[in-house]
Amino acid sequence: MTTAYLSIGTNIGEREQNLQDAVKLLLSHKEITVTAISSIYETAAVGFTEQADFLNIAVAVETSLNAFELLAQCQKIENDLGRVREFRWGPRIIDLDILLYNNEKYETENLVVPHPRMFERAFVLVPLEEIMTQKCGMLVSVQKALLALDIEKEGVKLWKKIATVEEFVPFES
Ligand SMILES: Nc1ncnc2c1ncn2[C@@H]1O[C@H](COP(=O)(O)OP(=O)(O)OP(=O)(O)O)[C@@H](O)[C@H]1O
Ligand SMILES: Nc1nc2c(c(=O)[nH]1)N=C(CO)CN2
Repeated sequence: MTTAYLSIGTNIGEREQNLQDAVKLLLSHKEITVTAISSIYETAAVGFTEQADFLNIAVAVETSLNAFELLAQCQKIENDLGRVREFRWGPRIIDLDILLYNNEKYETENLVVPHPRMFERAFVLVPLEEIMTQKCGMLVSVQKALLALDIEKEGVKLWKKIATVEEFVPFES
């Protein structure tokens, strides 16, 4: 089973309804469970800015679909909801992007994960941080606290990299 994080956006028509319809279609798939959902954020359009404001959310899903099957399912939902592709970063009824798929990396023509632009987009990161806090709040709290500290000033430096317990304490037969 995999945990994946998706970003969903809309800026045409009944925007809240579009988000509900997309989540409903995710829920109705037998190999997808939605395990967390963010609040809805209204966001100014990024990229091509001469278009209506978006509503954006992030969701976490558990799925037995592989990353390419999950992408195909996201695209099917976009098509089912009547998305017409006009131009890059243009207005859309619905857009579903895969942000993260476990800790895996993909760099193919049709799929790049982590999503290549996610770390520069507040409309992605704000809802994503909300659901990551729901799922592993202490980790996010630790990372936020760490950002506020000056680690080197306190004299903490990496001395030896350890990847696994077995590497540090080898099993002796
Ligand atoms: N992680 C990903 N999630 C969704 N689509 C992806 C991903 N990586 C690559 N793609 C590809 O991107 C193509 C274009 O997708 P789309 O039209 O939704 O782009 P966009 O939303 O306008 O721009 P952006 O990719 O910057 O969000 C899709 O056909 C898909 O194959
Ligand atoms: N605010 C906002 N801007 C965007 C969005 C989006 O979902 N929200 N999606 C885009 C293409 O993926 C381009 N620009």
